[in-house]
Amino acid sequence: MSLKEYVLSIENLTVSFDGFKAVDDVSLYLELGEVHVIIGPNGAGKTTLLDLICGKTKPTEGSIQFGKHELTTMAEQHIVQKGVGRKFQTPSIYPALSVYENLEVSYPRGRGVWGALAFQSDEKLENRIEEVAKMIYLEDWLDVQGDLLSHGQKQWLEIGMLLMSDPLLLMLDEPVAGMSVDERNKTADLLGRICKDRSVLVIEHDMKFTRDIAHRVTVLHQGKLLAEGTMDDIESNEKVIEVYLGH
Ligand SMILES: Nc1ncnc2c1ncn2[C@@H]1O[C@H](COP(=O)(O)OP(=O)(O)OP(=O)(O)O)[C@@H](O)[C@H]1O
Repeated sequence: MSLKEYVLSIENLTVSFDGFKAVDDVSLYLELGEVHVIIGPNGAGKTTLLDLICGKTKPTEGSIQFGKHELTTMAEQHIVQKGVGRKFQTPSIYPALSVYENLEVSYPRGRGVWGALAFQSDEKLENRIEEVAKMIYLEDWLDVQGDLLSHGQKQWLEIGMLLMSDPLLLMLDEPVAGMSVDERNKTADLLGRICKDRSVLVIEHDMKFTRDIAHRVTVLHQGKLLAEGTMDDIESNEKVIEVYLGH
C-alpha cells in the first residue's frame, strides 16, 4: 500500500531520554475510518508515543507523516491546526462555562489577528454546536454549567470540544476510565460514529472496551512494538499473553 492511503504513517520512531529509549524503533500506520488502540504494560511508551505525535516531545530518530505534513519538525500549535486533536485522561473543560459555551469557545475562528476577527456566521456555529452536542449525548444539557456534569459527561464534552474543529486524527488517553458501564457502551457507540471521517488513536487498559472499539490493536512493551493486529490476533498472541494479558 502506498503512503498516500494512510492518515498517519509513523516510521522507525525513537526517543531517548538520557540514553533510555522510551519509544524504540516503532512503526505504525493509520487508515481513514480506523479506530486503533494502543495497549501495553505501565511504562511501555504509550503516552510518549502520543506526545511525539502531538509535538509535545521531539524524537531522536524517525518520521511521523500526517497527510503531506512531517510532524516531527512542526510546532505543537501547528500540529493542532493541521488537524490533530488530543484528549488527555482527566477532562479539561471550562467548569464555569455552560456546555454550549464550552463548545462555542472550541470552534476554530481562523488564525492570527485577521482570522480571529473574521467571525464565522452565527448560523454555521449554531449548527455545528447542535450537531456535536447530539453526537456526545448532551443536546439537552446545553445550558448546564460544565462543573455540574457527571464525570462521563465531562469526558464526552471534551471529545465534543475537539470535534468542533473536525480533526482528521483524534487521540484519546483512556477515555472510559472512571465511567459507568452504560457510559462506556455509549462511548464505544460514539467512537464508532466519529471514526467514519477521521482516524482515532486510543490508549486503553480496559480490554473489554478495546474489543468493543478497536479495528486494530498495537501492543507496546518496553518502548518496542511487540505485536499488531486485530483483537483476536492480539488475544491469541503468546508473547502478548506473557508480558501483558496473562497478568
Ligand atoms: N520526559 C521523560 N524523561 C525521562 N523518562 C521519561 C520521560 N517521559 C517518559 N519517560 C519514561 O519513559 C517510559 C515510558 O513512559 P510512558 O508514560 O510513555 O508509558 P505508558 O505506556 O504511557 O505507561 P502508563 O500505562 O503507566 O501510562 C517510562 O519508563 C517513563 O518513566
